[in-house]
Amino acid sequence: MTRRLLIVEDDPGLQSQMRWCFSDDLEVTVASDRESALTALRRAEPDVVTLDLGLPPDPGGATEGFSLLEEILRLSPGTKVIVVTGREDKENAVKAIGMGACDFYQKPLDADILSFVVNRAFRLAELERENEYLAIQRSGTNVKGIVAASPQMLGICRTLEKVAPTDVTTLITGETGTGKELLARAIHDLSHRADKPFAAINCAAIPENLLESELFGFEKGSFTGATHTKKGKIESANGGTLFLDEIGDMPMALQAKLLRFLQERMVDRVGSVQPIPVDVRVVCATHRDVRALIEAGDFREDLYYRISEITLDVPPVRERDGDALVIAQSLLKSLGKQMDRPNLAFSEEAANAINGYGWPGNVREMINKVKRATIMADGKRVTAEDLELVNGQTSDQIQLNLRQVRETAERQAIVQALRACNFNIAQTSRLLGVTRPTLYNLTDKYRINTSPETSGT
Ligand SMILES: Nc1ncnc2c1ncn2[C@@H]1O[C@H](COP(=O)(O)OP(=O)(O)OP(=O)(O)O)[C@@H](O)[C@H]1O
Repeated sequence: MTRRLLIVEDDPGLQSQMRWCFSDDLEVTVASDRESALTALRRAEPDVVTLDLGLPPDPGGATEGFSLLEEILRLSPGTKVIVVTGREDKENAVKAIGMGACDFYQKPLDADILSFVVNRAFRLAELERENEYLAIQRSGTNVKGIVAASPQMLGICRTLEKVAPTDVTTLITGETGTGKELLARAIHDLSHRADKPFAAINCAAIPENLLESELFGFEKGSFTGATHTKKGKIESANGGTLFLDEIGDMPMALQAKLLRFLQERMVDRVGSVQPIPVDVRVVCATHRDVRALIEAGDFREDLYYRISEITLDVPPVRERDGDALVIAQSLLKSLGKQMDRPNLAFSEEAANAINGYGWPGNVREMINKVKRATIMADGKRVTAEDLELVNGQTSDQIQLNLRQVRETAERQAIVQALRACNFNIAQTSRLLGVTRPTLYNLTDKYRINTSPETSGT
């Protein structure tokens, strides 16, 4: 890989000496003031910058140099900056190191020593990059049952690992089949409540008139048919975790009762006047837009704040960079084993189809398709047809319009090019034949993460 150095120096004599010193081994760019230095930083993306603190309009002081140092580190925190100071200028050198410069060098210029300092900075930059790369390689999730490779899901798993040991009430949002229940169980399994019950109830699946007694329980004789006293889900989760799935569908009248429970941690069984204390951690999930429900008057705002002390927004599979194929492969392996068809593998065309398809039903849909393919595959190769995915579409699903087709393809091409270029923006834009600003506009538009770091979304 070419090592790129930016020399920021206003003295033409020193500029040429330094250029002479490095241009055999390095790709060198020279800038003589703040503005041209920032342009060069953006264009050349140097790994190392030597920065003379005394720049115009303050060549005798260091104010301009310090402002530039700050800006370089803000724009490109991984860049190693070596500040170049006057002979007696230790104070500014120390201040620059405190601000984040990686090293300093005092004039007058000695080619050997400066080369040594610059090489050391390059080595440091390379080690940091390697380290980041290795961290990504082994950053598969530790969360049981969750298969993920995308920065988006790995970020969610890391948040989950931090949230799980606490008792905060957590709201998990996301489209159907994205793994909300799986994440709720993982929160329970990673908490100190793991050996206590995990009780789940789907608020949308139970008729409104039964939901209250299901949740809160009832006393014998409290209504026709109540022939015995029964604990509700909340009580049965005592000591453990209560998972309220599809909380967005909870009727208004029950929302008030649930809010009271969350505030007081006491359960009022239907027909009882004796509240019962219950110790549960509550995790909720919904595929609905709760903010819109609040605006429409269908969800209590005060309840929303109670249940969303922490929110995990699970992205759909189509927005996770790299997850579709990784999950499909893991499913093929486990379903193949279960169905006595081990060693099945996707053909290249099937893998492309998996990556190109929009997966509106997310992982649940993927399970169905992979199960079907496991049954249908003729030899060891699973084809796109076995998956009922032809040209990245299911046969019965047509994309909305040409714009949608174009956008899906564009997004996919950008993600692939970024990976192929190791997330180097300059290389990626060259590969795609667009300018860097155009690439940035596109990555913003499609909300594509442009760094290999596994930042969450
Ligand atoms: N990242 C993943 N890795 C492996 N399996 C997954 C993953 N995400 C989801 N699944 C599986 O997909 C299926 C659907 O997941 P889950 O029921 O948790 O989704 P959900 O978001 O709660 O769906 P719904 O909103 O429809 O209730 C489950 O069988 C689950 O085990």
